[in-house]
Amino acid sequence: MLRSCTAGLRSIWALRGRREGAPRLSMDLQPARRLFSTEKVIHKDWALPNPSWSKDLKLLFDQFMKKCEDGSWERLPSYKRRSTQESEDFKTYFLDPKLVEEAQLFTRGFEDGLGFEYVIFKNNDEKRTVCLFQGGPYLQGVPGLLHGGAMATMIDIALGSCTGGAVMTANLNINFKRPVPLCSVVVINSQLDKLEGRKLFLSCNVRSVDEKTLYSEATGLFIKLDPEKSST
Ligand SMILES: CC/C=C\C/C=C\C/C=C\CCCCCCCC(=O)SCCNC(=O)CCNC(=O)[C@H](O)C(C)(C)COP(=O)(O)OP(=O)(O)OC[C@H]1O[C@@H](n2cnc3c(N)ncnc32)[C@H](O)[C@@H]1OP(=O)(O)O
Repeated sequence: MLRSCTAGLRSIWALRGRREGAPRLSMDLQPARRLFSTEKVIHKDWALPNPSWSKDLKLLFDQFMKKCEDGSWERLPSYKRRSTQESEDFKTYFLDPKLVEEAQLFTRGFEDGLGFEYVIFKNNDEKRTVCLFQGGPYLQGVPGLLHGGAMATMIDIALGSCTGGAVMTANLNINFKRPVPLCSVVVINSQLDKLEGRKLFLSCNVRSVDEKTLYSEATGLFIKLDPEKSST
């Protein structure tokens, strides 16, 4: 598995014409401004196949796209940045508003294949989502395995995708049952269990593509933001 992952990486880097895979990190936001200033990049939908997607991920993606044809399922698009309206909905006030303009969803901050590759499908009638997730080599924890924090992040996003609207995670409870091999594909099935005023109770499980391995189970409590309160 890891060998194919490394081979995939080599081809990604070769395509880019460089072997230094690590994106340059800097506190100076000017380079980021230049990198992401074009409309095309800002509005690119990242929840679509790219060359780093494994056969498993592409196959599952195609199966779910078929399910979308009768309207029972929809693919949720995914952008690096929240729209101005969404930021307003979240009523977050930052010291530097310019930083908000440049900030991006951290799961979309890696180059193709290196970090979080995922797509979420939603069934509105059944109040559930399915997230197909391939964790890349920069998400390593124990050698060869996906970092638990990366899994927790994806669980948070998968559960959040069942809520809709402006919510925040109040509680996340995860049981890690089996380690996830790096670069493998997992399926996160999430559902809304109960709605109680502003409180949304959700749960999910994380399984292998063949459903034989149960990697994790989790529950989450999300709170609908009160428009009268500031979240900071
Ligand atoms: C989120 C996803 C959204 C959309 C998904 C759509 C597409 C998916 C694709 C991409 C989306 C990207 C998603 C990114 C996901 C990121 C999510 C986060 O990381 S959020 C950051 C981590 N969370 C926080 O920082 C939250 C910090 N806490 C707070 O800000 C506040 O505590 C709160 C949660 C906003 C609640 O504060 P409020 O003042 O509004 O409510 P309260 O009156 O305190 O509580 C209301 C109600 O809820 C109960 N409660 C609150 N917290 C807990 C808790 N930890 N455990 C149990 N119960 C709790 C509280 O007791 C009240 O209950 P009641 O009295 O019965 O009404």
